[in-house]
Amino acid sequence: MDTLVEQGSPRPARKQPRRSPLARWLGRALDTHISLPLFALLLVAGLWIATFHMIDADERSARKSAHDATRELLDTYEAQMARSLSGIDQTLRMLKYAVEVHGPNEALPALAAKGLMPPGLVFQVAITDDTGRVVASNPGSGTGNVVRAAWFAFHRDRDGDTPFVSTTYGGDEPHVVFSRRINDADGRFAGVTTVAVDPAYFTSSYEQSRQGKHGLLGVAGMDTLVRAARVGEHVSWGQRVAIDRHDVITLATHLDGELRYTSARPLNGFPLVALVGLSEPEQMADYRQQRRNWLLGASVGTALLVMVVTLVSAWSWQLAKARRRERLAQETYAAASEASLDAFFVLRTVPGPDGGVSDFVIETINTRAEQLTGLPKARMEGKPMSVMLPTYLGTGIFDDLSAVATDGKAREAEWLAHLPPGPDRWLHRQVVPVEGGVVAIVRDITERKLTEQRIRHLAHHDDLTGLPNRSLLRDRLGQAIRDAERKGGSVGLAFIDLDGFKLVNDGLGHNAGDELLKVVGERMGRCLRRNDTLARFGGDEFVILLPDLTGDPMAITPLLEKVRTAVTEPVEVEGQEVQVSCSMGVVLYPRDGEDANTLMMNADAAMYRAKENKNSFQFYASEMNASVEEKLVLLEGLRSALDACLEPGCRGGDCQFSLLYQPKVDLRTGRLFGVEALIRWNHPEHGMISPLRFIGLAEESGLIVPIGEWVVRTACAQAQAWRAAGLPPLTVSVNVSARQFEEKRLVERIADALRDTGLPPEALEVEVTESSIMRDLARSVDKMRELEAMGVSLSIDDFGTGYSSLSALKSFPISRLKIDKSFVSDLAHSADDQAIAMAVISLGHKLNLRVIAEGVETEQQRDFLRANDCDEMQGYLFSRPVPAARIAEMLATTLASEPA
Ligand SMILES: Nc1nc2c(ncn2[C@@H]2O[C@H](COP(=O)(O)O[C@H]3[C@@H](O)[C@H](n4cnc5c(=O)[nH]c(N)nc54)O[C@@H]3COP(=O)(O)O)[C@@H](O)[C@H]2O)c(=O)[nH]1
Repeated sequence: MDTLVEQGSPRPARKQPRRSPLARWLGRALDTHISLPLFALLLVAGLWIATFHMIDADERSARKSAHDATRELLDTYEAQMARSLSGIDQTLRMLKYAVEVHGPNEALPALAAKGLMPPGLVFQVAITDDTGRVVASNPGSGTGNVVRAAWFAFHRDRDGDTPFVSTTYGGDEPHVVFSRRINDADGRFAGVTTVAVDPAYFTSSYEQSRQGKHGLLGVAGMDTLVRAARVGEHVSWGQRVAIDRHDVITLATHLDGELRYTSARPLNGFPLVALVGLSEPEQMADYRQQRRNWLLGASVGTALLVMVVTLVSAWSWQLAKARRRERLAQETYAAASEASLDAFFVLRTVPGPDGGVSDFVIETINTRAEQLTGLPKARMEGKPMSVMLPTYLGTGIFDDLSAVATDGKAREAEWLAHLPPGPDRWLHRQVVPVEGGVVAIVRDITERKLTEQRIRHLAHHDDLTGLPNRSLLRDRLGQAIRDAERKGGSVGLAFIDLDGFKLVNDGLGHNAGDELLKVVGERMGRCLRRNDTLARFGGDEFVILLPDLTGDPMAITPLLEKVRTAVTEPVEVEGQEVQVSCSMGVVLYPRDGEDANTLMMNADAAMYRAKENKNSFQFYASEMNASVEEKLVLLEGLRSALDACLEPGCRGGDCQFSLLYQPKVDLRTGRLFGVEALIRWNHPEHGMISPLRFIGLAEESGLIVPIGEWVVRTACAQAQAWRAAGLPPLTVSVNVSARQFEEKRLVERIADALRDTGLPPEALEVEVTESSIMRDLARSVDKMRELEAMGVSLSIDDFGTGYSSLSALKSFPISRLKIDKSFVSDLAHSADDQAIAMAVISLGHKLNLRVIAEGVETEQQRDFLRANDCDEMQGYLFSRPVPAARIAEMLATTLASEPA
């Protein structure tokens, strides 16, 4: 992938055909977790249908068996009863015959003699005469009268051969009486023969093995009263049973509420019915057990099936879910990878003979990968990487892919890829392990890299010049020191401050200043070696770092000289040619310091020393730091001097500040018309200190504002004192420095001073330099207008040294231009200075301003100025700055010489 050589036009991504909803539904229905429960449901339904069918069949069979058994029991019981009743009837007939043959009293003995007497234990036989008296019985205890017995009345009142069966009666010895009528020879009623039978006799054939514990065997009369009935071991009688139909098997709950298959059949010869019953629960018990078995079997089968199906379905569902997730993931991956700005390479591992990875087969790629490689997807899929992207084998990429495939740990890296014929691109790859291979996600990070580079560059370079900034210089200085320490070499460091830059910046505006800085930066850069560093430190400060100095470190002097010269070359900015120079402070490692901070501090100190001479360079010397300290001491002294002067009760003697006044004279008349107030500082230890030494410091520290106010007040007071002394009126001018001029309350302070001293505003003039005005032109003009409105006049000091916009000059509310003494000093010899002086005079006059020349020391200078129509002059030629008393003398002299 390092060199993706083959070209091909990028193709749009192929879309996977989407299945219709019906096809998806059908497909889903075929899933095991859906089809299996459906199938199982059918199976369960079949199982239960079969089970109920079997149960139904069993029930029918069981009921039929019960019916058959009931019928069979009835047949058997009827036969038994027929035999029993036949025996009873035979006994009755035999007794009747014996009575008719032997008479009632001899009948029984005659039968006994013949051995025909029935066993007394079973049958109790008795013979009753026509009055109801029992005449004979066996066993013989039977006596008494039965005239009230139902059977006696039945036979007495009814002629015929119909036998009678009584209800069952008798407490401890219950019995049923069978009877027949006895007629005498004439056919009249002669009595009754009876056979009393224990009711248990009729149910003795009850077999528990056949009829169960709740079967029924019984005999009832046609009158519906039970003569004998046995259920299990219990024999009873006397109940009523309603038997509607005979020989029909019904389910009934006779006698005891037990549900039985019941059937009844009339018995021949007697008004009796044989009654049999088989307990329904007992008859159906096997069936019911079987039914339970069936149900249990079906339930167990169902439960097992449900369990199996649930497990299989759950498993299948999970499987389907996993497959669906996988499919969704694949679809998502496909969609995401197609929409992605990253290139995706899905690679299958080709194992090598040694168990390692010998190659990768490209399973699939996305559109972005097509674009990146320039190879169509169709051509790449299924092909080995060694064939499609052969150059990747020679790079670390293959090892990276192999490592991920082997140890399963994702890796990422960035690399610069050659993608001919396009430009090289920065790519980022993330390789993640997947089943059977790896996926490489490749992102084009060229833009990000460039942005990072840009940000890094911005963080370490100056916006304007593109040069390294303070932070990068510090890094490089540190590195240079470490290298020099290791190699025993030395390092040079030069702090550079442009001289005169402020004038350009303030005068021509910031754009011009910026342009100047760029040009100067380029020029300085051209003087350096490749591994030297030129940094911009801010403002008009630059630093040159010269690492790897070998031999005599002072050999850098020619290079510094070259830089200095390059800076002083004129530069054209904003259509004007300007010229600046530079002051350089130079230090050497290790001589002037062993760490970056010390070196930079000392270079700064050296630069300040160089600044005193301007346009020069200065190697650091240890005493320079002393001058910094000296500066601090001076500042402290300045502060206390000011405090003393501002003390309310301060008289001249306590105040270290004083004012000298330099006269200004009219060039034509020679008349003294004004003075310039100039401050002096009489230091208690250092004596008289020039304003050149402390005004700059006061500016830097801000002390110039209160000092300036003191000057204005003192000058105004002095001018008013001269007036009060009756001396000719003159104007007093005060210098207002840049910081003072910018101060918001300047106008207010001046107004206060005028009011407090009583000096008319017209007697005060404020001198401002061009550069002070140009710092903020609009505000300056406003401020000047306010002063003008008050009546205070304004003059531009040092005119010609700055870069005031000539077009702006005409809008300044000023009354005077002051030609700087630098142009005056060489007036006699320099044609340039002459030209400048003449130009300033001409310009001033065109703007209706008066022009004054300062620093006039010689008569030639005065003559030239006078010849060229300059209005006024100031300088040593006429007078040095002098104390106020001297001015008073001058004024007094003037007054005296003037005609009265
Ligand atoms: N903001 C304030 N600045 C002030 C004040 N007092 C002085 N200054 C400024 O300090 C600079 C030095 O001033 P000084 O040493 O007083 O020098 C002045 C003159 O003495 C000098 N001068 C005058 N005539 C001649 C001359 O013929 N030859 C010559 N070599 N020098 C001469 O020039 C200085 C006045 O210059 P300028 O102000 O441009 O008119 C100086 O810049 C002062 O402005 C103060 O109170 N406030």
